[in-house]
Amino acid sequence: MNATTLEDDGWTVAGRRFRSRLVVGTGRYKSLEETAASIAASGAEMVTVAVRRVNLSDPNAPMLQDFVPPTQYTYLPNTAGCHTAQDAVRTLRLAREAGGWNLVKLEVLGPPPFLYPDMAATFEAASALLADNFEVMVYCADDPVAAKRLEEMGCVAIMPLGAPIGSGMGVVNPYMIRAIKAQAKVPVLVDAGIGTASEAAFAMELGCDAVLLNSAIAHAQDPVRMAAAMKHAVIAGRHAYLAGRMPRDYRADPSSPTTGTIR
Ligand SMILES: CC(=O)[C@@H](O)[C@H](O)COP(=O)(O)O
Repeated sequence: MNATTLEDDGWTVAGRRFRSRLVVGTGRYKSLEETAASIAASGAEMVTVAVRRVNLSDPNAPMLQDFVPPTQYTYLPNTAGCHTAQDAVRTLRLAREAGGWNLVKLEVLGPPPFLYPDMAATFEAASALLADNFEVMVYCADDPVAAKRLEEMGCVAIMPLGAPIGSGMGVVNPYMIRAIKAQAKVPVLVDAGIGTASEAAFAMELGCDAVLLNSAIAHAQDPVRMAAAMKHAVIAGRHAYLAGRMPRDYRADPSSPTTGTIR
């Protein structure tokens, strides 16, 4: 492997190519200045935006676009806060009217305290959005059967949760994330639940194409520094995955050769 190969390791979703394998959210920050500084430090090229919670259209209030320019970042509108298929579909249609965004993140949430993906409603919304020519990156349960079905319907990326949104619990079901990735022909992103850099690296070591996270950066004591940590963690995890880890063995294997030892 040479330096060129190391750098040329992008991924593609819906025909769009990205070098960074980190996708970040834009919510939960103390200010739009902090949002912008953290996103810049993360190296992310795609940012996801909660259409219902972020000002994307009122020019009289501070607008995200002034701090995180859509000319520099790919905006991925999402349906955070939607608990029915109808709400989610309506929200993304409004986003497309407001900003022309066709590549979207669908999430339909179940009730608190887990806000787990409501998969029946997710299928219903995905079906309506795909019929309406949206390109759908879909937040879903860590369920290989559901994930495959969403891909077969035409979703352009599958995004199983690592753990409940904002929980910071990390990847709680790595075996099923690996299973989802093993069968997928579209990108797989761990979305939600990442709490710190080692967990983002772990998601990448499982073979995921990218990681989507928000709270781990926005709720860190120093969001800009955590954003930089996430950038490097995702790169490290990707390289570790490609390099192939050594086999595990509970027995020792001395690292110094014993042949030629002077006795
Ligand atoms: C930003 C987003 O799209 C959400 O799915 C969620 O906020 C991500 O989860 P975490 O905040 O747990 O990273």
